[in-house]
Amino acid sequence: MVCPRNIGVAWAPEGGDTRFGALRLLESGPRGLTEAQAERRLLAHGENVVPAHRPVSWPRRLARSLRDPFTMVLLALGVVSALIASWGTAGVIVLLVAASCLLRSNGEHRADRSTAALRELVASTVTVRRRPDEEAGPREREIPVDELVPGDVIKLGPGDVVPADVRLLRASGLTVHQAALTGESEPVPKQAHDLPEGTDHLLWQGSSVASGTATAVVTATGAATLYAGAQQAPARKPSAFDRSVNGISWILVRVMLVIPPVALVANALLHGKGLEALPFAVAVAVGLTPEMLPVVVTTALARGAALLAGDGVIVKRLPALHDVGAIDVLCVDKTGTLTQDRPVLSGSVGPDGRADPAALRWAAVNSFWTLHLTDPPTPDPLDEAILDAAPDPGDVEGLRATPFDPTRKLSCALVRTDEAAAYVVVVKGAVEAVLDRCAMSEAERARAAEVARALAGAGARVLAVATAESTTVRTAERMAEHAVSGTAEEAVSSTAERMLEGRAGRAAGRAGEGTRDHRPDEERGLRLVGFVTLVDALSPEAADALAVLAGRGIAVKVLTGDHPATAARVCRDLGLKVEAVADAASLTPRALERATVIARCTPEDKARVVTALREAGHTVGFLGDGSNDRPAMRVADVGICPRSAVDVTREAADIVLAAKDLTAVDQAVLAGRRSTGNIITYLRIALSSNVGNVIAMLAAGLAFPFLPMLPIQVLLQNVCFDAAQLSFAFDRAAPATLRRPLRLRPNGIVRFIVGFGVLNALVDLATFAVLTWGVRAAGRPAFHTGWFIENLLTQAVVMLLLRPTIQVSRPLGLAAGALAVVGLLLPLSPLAGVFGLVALPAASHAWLLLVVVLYGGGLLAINRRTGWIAERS
Ligand SMILES: Nc1ncnc2c1ncn2[C@@H]1O[C@H](COP(=O)(O)OP(=O)(O)OP(=O)(O)O)[C@@H](O)[C@H]1O
Ligand SMILES: [Mg+2]
Repeated sequence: MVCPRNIGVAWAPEGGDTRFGALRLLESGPRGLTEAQAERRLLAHGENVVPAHRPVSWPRRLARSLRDPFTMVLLALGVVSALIASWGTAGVIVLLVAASCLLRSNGEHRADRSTAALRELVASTVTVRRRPDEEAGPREREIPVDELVPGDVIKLGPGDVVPADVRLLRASGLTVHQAALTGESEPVPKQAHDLPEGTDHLLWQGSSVASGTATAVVTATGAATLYAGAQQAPARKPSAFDRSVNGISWILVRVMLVIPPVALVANALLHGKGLEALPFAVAVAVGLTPEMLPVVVTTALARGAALLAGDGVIVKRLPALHDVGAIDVLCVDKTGTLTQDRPVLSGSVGPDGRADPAALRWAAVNSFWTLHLTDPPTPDPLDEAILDAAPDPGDVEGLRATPFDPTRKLSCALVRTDEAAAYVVVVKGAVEAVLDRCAMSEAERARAAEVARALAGAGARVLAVATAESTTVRTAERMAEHAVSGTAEEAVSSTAERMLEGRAGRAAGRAGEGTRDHRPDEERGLRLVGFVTLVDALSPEAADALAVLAGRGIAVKVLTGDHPATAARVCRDLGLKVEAVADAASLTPRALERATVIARCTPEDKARVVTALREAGHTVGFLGDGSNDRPAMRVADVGICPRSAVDVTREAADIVLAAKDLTAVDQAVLAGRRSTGNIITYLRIALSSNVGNVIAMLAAGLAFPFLPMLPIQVLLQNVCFDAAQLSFAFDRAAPATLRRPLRLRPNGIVRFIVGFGVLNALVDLATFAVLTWGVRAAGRPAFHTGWFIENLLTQAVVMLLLRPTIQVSRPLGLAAGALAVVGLLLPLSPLAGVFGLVALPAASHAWLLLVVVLYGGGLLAINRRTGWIAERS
């Protein structure tokens, strides 16, 4: 089979319908490929996967972890050590770098692999038309996107991501987002016309359907698509979490860079020492580095994500777990989140509010023909509910239809009836959208709106139904166009033009052209037939889940396209305190702060609300599942959707739930707060003790004519701390941590580090006093050993006590215990000599223990008095 790259662009028509031409060239047909053909083509063309989406290889991942700022500084320090032939120091540094890089890339690899496996679960599928064999008729079925081959005939609907390059065969009301590919920010209309202009008839892999439906034939797949790889994983700006971690890292890197020169100069000035102090200065700088920071962060987040995966909640981007723990406002849609999304018809009334079957009859005509003529991959639940309840609409034949579009909020069908006026435009949609297009006086409009409000106030969804009739198909087509794209004013303003046309038509009729007489009064917009109401039962878990979220310090706001009265009633029934109901159109920042329900939202309104809330300083989560939720999903701090959401929404989301269920959101919030809590505890403890040690070492280095610790000892203690601190990734979170939104704030952490770092340094200096007084006789090695032991013991103490809870998880308890044991036993072991350690007299141990106990007691007292250790960061 010939399959020129992007056949649709390359190929010029040579007579006949170009759509069939395209099908013929692709050796396919309107009924699709046979399964056997598809299988052969899959072998020939390969899977439909864009190369840029392939996983990262091991060596590349390792190389990437070397690019981390800490690693770079460590390596630089290693090079300096090697230059001065301080091989021990250089060796330890290389060991540290290797260990942290290996642990990190291994952690990231595992995290990626598990998220990739989970992502498979939510991978996109596409509806394809294929035949079991040559004789059999076509069947439509869902297949994974990567099994698509050139020549496949596929169906697309609102919210679908275009899975390959395609040529349209049929389209209704189709508009497409292709911003990522061509930069056009507005959705672009597309048509399936024969002899199309430009690229009207082509869709490219990676674009997405904004509205309408289509059938299309695949022209290129995988790496052969026009924009293969161009729109890689959408370049998101670094999240708040990444920025916080980077902020803290860079502060430390700067401090690390100034320590060695400062230490050298001070030593030279005070003690007249030269380069021989360099190994010590380097060791001190290394002592400040939290080498394990990336490892602990990745592990803590990956562990949270793995636990959530057990409950069917998939975190697509690890930092999103922190973000979901930080949200203080959760915006949700109404349908399916608060209600069950199983609407059932409850009534049909005329414009005056009295029962009247006409509204239902015309609504059913609209539903039937929009479903049939636009053939969406999944039918709209409202349309299905209407058809379930409606009587047979009689002899009506559909000609054209425009499916529902969440921006215009209506659907439109053009039908032919047996009645006098042969052609009828049938419109149904949101009350305000339809009333806007009806020909009525302001008083009538207000009365009708009032009727609708009363119906909505009972909690029902209300759809308005309107028609316009014509005797000529051309006029009817124009009316349908106006009904869909224009407003009442437009319809009226073009009346004059069409009256002229009518006259022309009459003239033509007289000339025997066959056009029937034209009545201008048909064209003044639509005539309101009435309203249909549908009830959608409340979701049974929603009420409890809302209460739980409120208890966690999360304000829930409902952003819906529906009528304000319906939404307000649903919220009240669920026990959500409705502070104010705002209309998306009339939003001021104050109204936004107070509103619980924001109704009549278009997709762009939802995004605007989320952006405004973020600008007001909130961390905003957004839960939704429709294509109308995508814009908001993309601007929220965390986008959340159920697995059943449409492609574009699932693609934009950070967290995918097994079902649309607020309880699962709560689980994600808790997991996020746990992981963040552990990361904060790690940062606070690791950094404050590092800072404390560095201050103490620099001070001692200046106060004493000899080094307070040998460089090798500084490095050894650093390795011990690093190993022990890995346990923070597995710590238990304090109950207080789970009560409020929790986020990583660099300022809070830096304040904590400085405060407790200084305290730690003071304790070290007290130890010096004890040591100079108590162990001086035993000489420098004893002094070094004393301080080494004290450092390991105080590190064990702070690991246990500098946390927001006194309860200790097993890994942490073991790690702290191990540190203490190493501190006490290493100087007694055969290895002692290697590190320049010696056995201390029993009395010195007693003194050291006294200092440690006093320190621990002090920490407990501070915590009780000020609660400073609580994770309020
Ligand atoms: N198939 C349909 N045909 C005609 N009108 C519809 C159809 N579906 C929805 N509408 C109308 O358009 C309005 C907006 O719909 P949209 O899908 O944007 O929001 P929603 O589903 O009501 O709310 P949410 O965002 O909470 O899910 C609906 O309230 C309804 O009045
Ligand atoms: Mg919806």
